[in-house]
Amino acid sequence: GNIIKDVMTKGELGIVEKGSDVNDLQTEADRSAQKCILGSLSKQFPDVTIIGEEGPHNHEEEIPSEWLVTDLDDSVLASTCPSELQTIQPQDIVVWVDPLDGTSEYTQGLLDHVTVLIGLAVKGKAIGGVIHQPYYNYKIEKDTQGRTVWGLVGLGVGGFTPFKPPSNKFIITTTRSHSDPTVVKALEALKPDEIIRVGGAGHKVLMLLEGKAHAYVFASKGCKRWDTCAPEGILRSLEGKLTDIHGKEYDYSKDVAYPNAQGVFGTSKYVNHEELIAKIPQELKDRFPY
Ligand SMILES: Nc1ncnc2c1ncn2[C@@H]1O[C@H](COP(=O)(O)O)[C@@H](OP(=O)(O)O)[C@H]1O
Ligand SMILES: [Mg+2]
Ligand SMILES: [Mg+2]
Ligand SMILES: [Mg+2]
Repeated sequence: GNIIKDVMTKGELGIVEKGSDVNDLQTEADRSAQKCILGSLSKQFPDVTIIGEEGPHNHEEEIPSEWLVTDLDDSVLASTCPSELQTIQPQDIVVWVDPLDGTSEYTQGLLDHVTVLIGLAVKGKAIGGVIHQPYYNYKIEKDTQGRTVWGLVGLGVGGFTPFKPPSNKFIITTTRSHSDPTVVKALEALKPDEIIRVGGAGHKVLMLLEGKAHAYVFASKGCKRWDTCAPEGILRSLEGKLTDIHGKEYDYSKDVAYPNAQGVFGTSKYVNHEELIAKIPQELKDRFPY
């Protein structure tokens, strides 16, 4: 989070367009935060597979020593590890890292849309994660330290207070910078009272967790496993769900193809996930074959 803030303060974002899509950007903050996270995690957990959005980690490369995190969070370690996780091996674990989620919004100064995502998958299932929001509340609290939200299935969540969404209206959150006609069609089919268009998969799942929206709907193949692993893990820690638009969970094993090619559909536990998915016309679902 501090690395991301330092890059913004210095003002030299070093924007690079990835691939052919002009809407797929990478900045110096994405690159540096990824080096910090992958460098720190691979040092502490050498036998765990770690996959980051900005490419493989270069073990030879010098990383500034102040970027290497070596301490662990005592308050989390004081909790008892759920019994079903006590026997897992490093080989069962894949950590999916999105060093900066909401890059478009970051470059446009919509800073509270930005999150850092570290997702924990065990035997292919997203079961936990961390969403760090470096600019949480920054418009009110000038020197915000941000916040760190976490969750683990069987243990619970921390870093925020969960809320129930309103019962008198139906609110959907979706992309603000990666929309297309299919994305819009899926939203129309669900007849929401309100649509909140914000950046970042992490930010949108925070809206579900805090009761600001009922569903996160993105009928597009644009998101990738690092966008959804941490958010799904935390949602599941509170009995919510994140699936594709057919209602099927994604596999987070190390050899899967990265794109979430069947879209994203997230709900908190207060919403009937299957009932909502059933409202999307089959013709639209057929645009996302397996
Ligand atoms: N068509 C597309 N091409 C590339 N990335 C896409 C995309 N659609 C969504 N994404 C990625 O999915 C994440 C959430 O998107 P959105 O904010 O539009 O809801 C963003 O992650 P990053 O900012 O980490 O790249 C975004 O770049
Ligand atoms: Mg990106
Ligand atoms: Mg992302
Ligand atoms: Mg990213």
